[in-house]
Amino acid sequence: MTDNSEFSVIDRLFRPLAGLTSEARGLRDDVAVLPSDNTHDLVVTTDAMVEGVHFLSTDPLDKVAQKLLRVNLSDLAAKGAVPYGYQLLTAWPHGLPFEAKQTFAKGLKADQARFNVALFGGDTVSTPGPLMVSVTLFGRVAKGQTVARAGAKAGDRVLVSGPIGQGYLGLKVLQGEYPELAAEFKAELVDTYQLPQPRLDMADVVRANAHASMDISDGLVADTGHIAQASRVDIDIDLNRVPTSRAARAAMALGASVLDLISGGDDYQILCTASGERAKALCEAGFVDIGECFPAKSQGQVIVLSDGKPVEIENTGWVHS
Ligand SMILES: Nc1ncnc2c1ncn2[C@@H]1O[C@H](COP(=O)(O)OP(=O)(O)OP(=O)(O)O)[C@@H](O)[C@H]1O
Ligand SMILES: Cc1ncc(C[n+]2csc(CCOP(=O)(O)O)c2C)c(N)n1
Ligand SMILES: [Mg+2]
Ligand SMILES: [Mg+2]
Ligand SMILES: [Mg+2]
Repeated sequence: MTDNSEFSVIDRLFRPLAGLTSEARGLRDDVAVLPSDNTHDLVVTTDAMVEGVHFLSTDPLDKVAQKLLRVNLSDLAAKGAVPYGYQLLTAWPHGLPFEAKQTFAKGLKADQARFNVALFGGDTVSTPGPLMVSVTLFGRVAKGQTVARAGAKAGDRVLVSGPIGQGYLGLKVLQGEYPELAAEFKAELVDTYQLPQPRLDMADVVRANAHASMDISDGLVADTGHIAQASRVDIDIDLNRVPTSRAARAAMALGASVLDLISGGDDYQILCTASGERAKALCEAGFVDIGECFPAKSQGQVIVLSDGKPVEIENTGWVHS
């Protein structure tokens, strides 16, 4: 049967439509890069969220709006870009009260101020289905400086900007798992799921030092695979070096699997590669070294090692079908 999943459809049906335009980056990056003025490029990213798929129907709508902006800001942060403004699409379920929409707008207002972006336009429709919202976010980068997924080189270190598995565990807590977990840990994990922090604080250091970079949305292993494939390198990740929080370690003591953490997604940390002194500079800024790039034997393979031995990974990350 023809593979009907997200990446196959993008590759087979949409990639040919992008052609060889340098703007599209082969539809294998987090953003499109458009020439802007003499000094800067415009970078553009779109991410949508669907009730029941990206957030829970019980999540408050101001937080849903904030998460929507933040998952898009996360893509810009990984590219070393400065956010500029956004367009908004809302598909409201029939009969959704004005007050609910007002709560959604309140969330946008708070994060517009927090992240210094303005609303430039959008579209409003209604739907017989669940709530769907989408943002197209614009950012600016000094000309030619947008960090690609495709720049990793054999010999590069692989680095991550913070703890993995927080968002995944937050969703599990909201779904009633790990009831024995301490309240402060539950709150921390739920907060990361509902309100991820885009790593804009790392944008400059990434732009200055990384060969390749992206944000982790689908899962650490899957997204490492996206860098490996785009860059034509193989990557080893050392499971023992993957950073986790105290809250995540407490959840693991209650049965959560580290393999679920590294494939669960919803991390919105930055994953990047760099060599030598530049990898050191990234570590000094707070990145953690978790692996290494090798010349590609089998295009874009990721191997997860624990105590030097390969671990079998059945599910590497989230895929829409
Ligand atoms: N329907 C589509 N039409 C055209 N291009 C698409 C479509 N869906 C995805 N893409 C492109 O595919 C590439 C990868 O998109 P993807 O959504 O996987 O990246 P991401 O936003 O970094 O990840 P995530 O959606 O998990 O946050 C991007 O270049 C994106 O523009
Ligand atoms: C209710 C609920 N169930 C599951 C998940 C997990 N999830 C959904 S989409 C996705 C990848 C990123 O999205 P995309 O690739 O569409 O940008 C992840 C990790 C969630 N967030 N909420
Ligand atoms: Mg991304
Ligand atoms: Mg996307
Ligand atoms: Mg994204």
